[in-house]
Amino acid sequence: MRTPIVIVNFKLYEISIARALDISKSIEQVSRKLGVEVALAVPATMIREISSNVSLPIYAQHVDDDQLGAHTGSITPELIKEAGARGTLLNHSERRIRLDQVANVIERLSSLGMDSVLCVDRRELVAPAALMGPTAVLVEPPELIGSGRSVSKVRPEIVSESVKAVKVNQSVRLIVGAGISTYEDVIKAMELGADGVGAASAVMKSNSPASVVEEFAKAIRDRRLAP
Ligand SMILES: O=C[C@H](O)COP(=O)(O)O
Repeated sequence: MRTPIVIVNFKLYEISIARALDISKSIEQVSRKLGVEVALAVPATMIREISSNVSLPIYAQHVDDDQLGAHTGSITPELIKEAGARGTLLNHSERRIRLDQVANVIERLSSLGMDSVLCVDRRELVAPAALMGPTAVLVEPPELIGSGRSVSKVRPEIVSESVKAVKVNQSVRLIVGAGISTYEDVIKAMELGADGVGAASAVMKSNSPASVVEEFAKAIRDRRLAP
């Protein structure tokens, strides 16, 4: 995973693959123009179409810890890799999985050479999560998710303490999310030491998702250029 990064979680805000692909292509242009890494976490059924047509890293939003065989409806690390995903979100507040499954899935993703973005809902879980060896820990207080009130502005201590806590495993990045909506929200997250931001509603509910991502990417670019 290249950082600093913006991870846009499409969640279930868009069900048309054609529209999701258009959004992805416009975000790809923004990423190229500003030279800022942007990854897209898309519904599993969209991974192949989007990853085949867009050069951004494409992530799943969830995977199951089931093995090959009699498991109905499972989405596994191998399936998403085959579809073209670079990695996946794991244990999102809206899609929790058991701790033992988290550990197994991180291991499986790692052996497949894929990224794992392990979500936690509070700063106290950042260090234990980092010790499980994911590519990144994404901390998101659930009460701010979808609220338009950004974690970096409303609860800056969550970001700064998480940045410290993740250092328990030097190879793990720290990403923050929940309510990230503006250029200033991203600037603040980066000033506090985050390696990136995760965002969903501000982008996907906008009439111009790429313009919102452009503001986020400009914040990362400007912060990078700052002395
Ligand atoms: O994965 C993304 C997060 O849940 C943030 O969602 P939000 O930007 O709508 O608050």
